[in-house]
Amino acid sequence: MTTLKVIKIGGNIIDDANALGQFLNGFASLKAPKILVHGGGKLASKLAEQMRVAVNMIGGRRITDQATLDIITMVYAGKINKNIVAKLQAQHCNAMGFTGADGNTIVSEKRAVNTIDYGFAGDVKKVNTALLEVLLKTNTTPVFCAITHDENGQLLNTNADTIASELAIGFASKYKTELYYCFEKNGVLLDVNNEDSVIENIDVKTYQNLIDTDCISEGMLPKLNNCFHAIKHKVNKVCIGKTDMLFNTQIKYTTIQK
Ligand SMILES: Nc1ncnc2c1ncn2[C@@H]1O[C@H](COP(=O)(O)OP(=O)(O)O)[C@@H](O)[C@H]1O
Ligand SMILES: CC(=O)N[C@@H](CCC(=O)OP(=O)(O)O)C(=O)O
Repeated sequence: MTTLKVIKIGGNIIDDANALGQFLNGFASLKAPKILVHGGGKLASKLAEQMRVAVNMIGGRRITDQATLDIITMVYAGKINKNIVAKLQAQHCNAMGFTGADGNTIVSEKRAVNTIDYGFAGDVKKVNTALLEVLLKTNTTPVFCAITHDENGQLLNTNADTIASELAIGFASKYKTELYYCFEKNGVLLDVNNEDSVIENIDVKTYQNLIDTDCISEGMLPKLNNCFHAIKHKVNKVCIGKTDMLFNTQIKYTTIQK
């Protein structure tokens, strides 16, 4: 089976032009097939504040009203996605930008209102891989932003970590899929302020211990949930760390165990 790498980059890399440029050069040189997924939550929050649209996050998820949906569509599907695609083209990596609406690739449903109304936030229902497979076979690299659709004309904001895990799961029967979450730290840390405290292997039991001892918080909680969801659904390898983990086998990072 051919290996497919699904690589997710977060807001801290996107916000740093040098770091992003360096990463994209390395990414372009990775052997295809590969898919890039990007977030951009930080830039969306910055722009929302400039436009005097209130930013509301609960448990790492953005409350997405109509004004926020308009902003994230411009920021994620527009500015960030198209800049990344252009930079990859400059490195002779033939990239193509996607929301889940493009090619009907990722279908989601608006999150039901229980205690919290997340607004136009979508939970993934289905990943359609057929079109993407054609692209991958012709050496074209899909670049996904954090937007999906409901097949009724509604765009929905969907966490980029979830998009990455659902894509990796969607391809798991056709490729040996590897999922890499790249962020600004060396991996999941025992002490969030100590970069040398990388936990190199995490299984469900270790994860529960980390929660019980308050070692993980914020965005790391949903990120690890996405990791275990992927590893349970036949994704071959799931890793969390700095972008360097893709290019340098010597450095430490976190690997998720079944
Ligand atoms: N134990 C931990 N190890 C590493 N990061 C942690 C830990 N606990 C909480 N975090 C936080 O989780 C954040 C990563 O989640 P998130 O901001 O959603 O990532 P991304 O940049 O990929 O969107 C880190 O910036 C860090 O502050
Ligand atoms: C529903 C929801 O919370 N969506 C995220 C999508 C962007 C994202 O995930 O960006 P990072 O990976 O950079 O955090 C948001 O709007 O912040």
